[in-house]
Amino acid sequence: MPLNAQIDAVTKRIIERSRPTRSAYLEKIGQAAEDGPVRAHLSCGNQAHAYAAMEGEKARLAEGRAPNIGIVTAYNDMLSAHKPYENFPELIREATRDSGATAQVAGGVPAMCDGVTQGQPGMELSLFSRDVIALAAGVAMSHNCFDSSLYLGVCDKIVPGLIIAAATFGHIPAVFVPAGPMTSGLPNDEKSKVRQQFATGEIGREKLMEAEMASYHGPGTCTFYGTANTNQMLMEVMGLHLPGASFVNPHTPLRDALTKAAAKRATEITALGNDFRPAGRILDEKAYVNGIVGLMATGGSTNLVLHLPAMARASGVILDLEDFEAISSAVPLMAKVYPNGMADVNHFHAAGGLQYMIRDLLEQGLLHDDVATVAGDGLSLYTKEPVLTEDGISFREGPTQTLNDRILRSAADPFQKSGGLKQLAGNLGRGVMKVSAVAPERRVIEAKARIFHDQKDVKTAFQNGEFTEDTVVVVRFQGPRANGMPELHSLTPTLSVLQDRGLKVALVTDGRMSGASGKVPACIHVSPEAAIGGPLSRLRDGDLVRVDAEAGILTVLADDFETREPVVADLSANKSGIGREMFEVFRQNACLAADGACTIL
Ligand SMILES: O=C(O)[C@H](O)[C@@H](O)[C@H](O)[C@H](O)COP(=O)(O)O
Ligand code: SF4
Repeated sequence: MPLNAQIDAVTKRIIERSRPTRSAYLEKIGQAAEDGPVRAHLSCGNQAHAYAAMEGEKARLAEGRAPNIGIVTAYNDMLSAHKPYENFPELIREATRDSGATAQVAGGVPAMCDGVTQGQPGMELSLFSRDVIALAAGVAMSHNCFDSSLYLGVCDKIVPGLIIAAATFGHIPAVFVPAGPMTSGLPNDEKSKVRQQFATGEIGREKLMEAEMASYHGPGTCTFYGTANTNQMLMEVMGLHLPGASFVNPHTPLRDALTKAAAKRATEITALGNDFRPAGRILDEKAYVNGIVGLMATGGSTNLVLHLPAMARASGVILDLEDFEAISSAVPLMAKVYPNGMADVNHFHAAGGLQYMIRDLLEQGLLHDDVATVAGDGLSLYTKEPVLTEDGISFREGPTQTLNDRILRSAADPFQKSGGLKQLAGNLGRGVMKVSAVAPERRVIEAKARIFHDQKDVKTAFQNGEFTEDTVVVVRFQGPRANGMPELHSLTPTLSVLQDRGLKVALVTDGRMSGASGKVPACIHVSPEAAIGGPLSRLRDGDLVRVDAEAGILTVLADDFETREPVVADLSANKSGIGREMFEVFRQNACLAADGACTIL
């Protein structure tokens, strides 16, 4: 089927908007690639330092003819999703050695688990950690000894930060290596019900802990379709994973074979061979359009509306919220994975997963097929799935039909005619809402506002029984300039209880939510933020606010609103403790949430 007219128009608009920055970027990486294999420029001293401890690989490294692969790893014991990376460098070295090449861990990057910091002060460093990850990966790659690179990262800000680095070093190839999802434990919706029972005092902490530990029970990515698993979808739709690599569980033969195959692939696509695939050429306008199509088709995390503009800018591609809106209106919702449904990401994979989704979207003309990927030319390569063979993996045709239409459907017979994300705008600014997880009857709310400056105060008001009528809960001064734009996901159980009691509630904030946040209508990333005098700073308790996700309207119905003085909040408590004292430069330099809340580009 020909390319969908709306997708074609948005792509052309992005290419036009990005022309100056994209051409300057291509010029930069073209020059860097022309300078030839990087190790040739290093002095003998530089090289000796780089190879000194590489027992068994020194001769091959010093000879300078075999590709040397730089590994950037986000391994740590804190993220269940990153724990499997502990032994990946060993597997990778084995594979590169077998391919006549070498591999070195160029450096590590930090990775924050948003599940550990959710609702805690550490969450105020979460968004900025994306840029710290990009900077740390830049330090690793600045050793400049590499002909290709492997990026080991899965979770929320880690893949976005690594993409910013891979694009910055876009003159060399980059293959992203996933670790795979945790096997299914206590279903996510049962976990959420237990949390609501705890919030109302029906059960104690012991029962809650039991449920949490049964849900988050082993190595691998948490199984809800949050930011981490949305990242995995993106890496496949944008052609930076091997096909079908995203959702194979860790510590399985196929997982290990895929890791080794990724390493082998990284050695095959360097400038030293005849299939050169630099990252900067893959990360182009069509790759980002394909990424946003995948985001809408799967009802992915709202955090990617923040991250994608920052990621794209690193390779000279300029995205705007209107691009997300336009693509959302053209791309139907094909998947129902928690919080959009009951299934988890393992069930999604078993129902046909990304290979079926990509095939179907290509057939419907909703994805660009004419793209470069690490696997080769053409996104149709990603309709294939890996199978284990004697000496590694081979690829066979993936599913041509969904295997469970309660989880995954054709775009021709979708769960929802448009995508999972909606932009809202009005005299309170611009925000986004993930409507795929909100019941249609809850997408328009007009009610009095209750204003808060801290998510804890919302919970206290709830415990004191203060919510007795329909309410628009406004939590402001949560933007990047205020306190680092934390996720306010720990409000979900409280607001869900109010909703289940029959009240119409909505959250409006210049902060953000987790990709795992769901059924409560939340208009988030409201920009410009209150801390720089944005309209939310002029709201008062009792104002009538309309949150209309059908018409895309966010507005306050108050005649004197435009002439009010903005409220200035005391943010001194957010300036220190748990490392926040080191992040003032990030708070000072963050750009608008609508542009990705970035501090380094
Ligand atoms: O954007 C996301 O997907 C979230 O940040 C996710 O990574 C985070 O860990 C959630 O907070 C986990 O959900 P719970 O907090 O409900 O366990
Ligand atoms: S998905 Fe979230 S909670 Fe799970 S490991 Fe990743 S960051 Fe942590």
